[in-house]
Amino acid sequence: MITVDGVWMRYGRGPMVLWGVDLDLAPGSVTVVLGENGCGKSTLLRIAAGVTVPSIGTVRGRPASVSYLPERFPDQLRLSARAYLRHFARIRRLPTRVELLDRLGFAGDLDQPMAELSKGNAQKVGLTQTFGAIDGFLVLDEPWAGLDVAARAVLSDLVREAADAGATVLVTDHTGAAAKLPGATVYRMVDGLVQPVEDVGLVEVVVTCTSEAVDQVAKLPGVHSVRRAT
Ligand SMILES: Nc1ncnc2c1ncn2[C@@H]1O[C@H](COP(=O)(O)OP(=O)(O)OP(=O)(O)O)[C@@H](O)[C@H]1O
Repeated sequence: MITVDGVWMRYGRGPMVLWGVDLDLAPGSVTVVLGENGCGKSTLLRIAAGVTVPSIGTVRGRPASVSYLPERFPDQLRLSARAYLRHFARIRRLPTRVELLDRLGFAGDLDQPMAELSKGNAQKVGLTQTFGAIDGFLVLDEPWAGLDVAARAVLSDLVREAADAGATVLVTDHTGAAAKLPGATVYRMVDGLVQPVEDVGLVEVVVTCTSEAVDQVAKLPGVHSVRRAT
């Protein structure tokens, strides 16, 4: 069991972002954290993954194998996708699961620099690297973002398969894809704390409004996240 224990976080002298978060993450489970932009989801995931040290509190039981997919995948690399995958496979002493690229519908040139790949294809390379190890802790920050519909469905399958294989999965999502993951435990981050969401039942509603009204829509009761179409 991975335990996030009383985690508080503030950056420098800025406001407190996390206010004593407690979270138990069991092997074989998928935990989804939803919440408005800037509420602290990425901060929580970075702390859970061990990339960021919390101001107060600790994370116990983190396994040796942690696979972290950041929200902004570093797609401006001069390295080719093939070299990138080989590099991480070598570090982690794991075979490159190139078949995942096919499953995700990667349509680029593996020998092209990552910087020249489309955002979607670069994301698929990042996911292939991340899912190279599924025996430990998978921390995925907005992994569905930037993917086409077919790849989103494949990613949901990959998440389920990893959990079924015993991985502990912690994921954020604003696309609504995570709501369709069977058996996932869903939390919503509010005021620096995570609250369980019993039945998310998310539906996507397209609203046409002025850009000034977007913030007001985001504050309406029952709205989990807002995404601008343009
Ligand atoms: N490295 C940093 N230095 C200073 N402030 C930061 C840093 N990273 C995040 N923050 C601030 O902490 C708050 C929470 O940010 P965080 O990225 O964790 O939220 P989020 O819920 O993941 O938002 P989004 O979905 O927009 O990425 C924000 O106010 C953000 O500006």
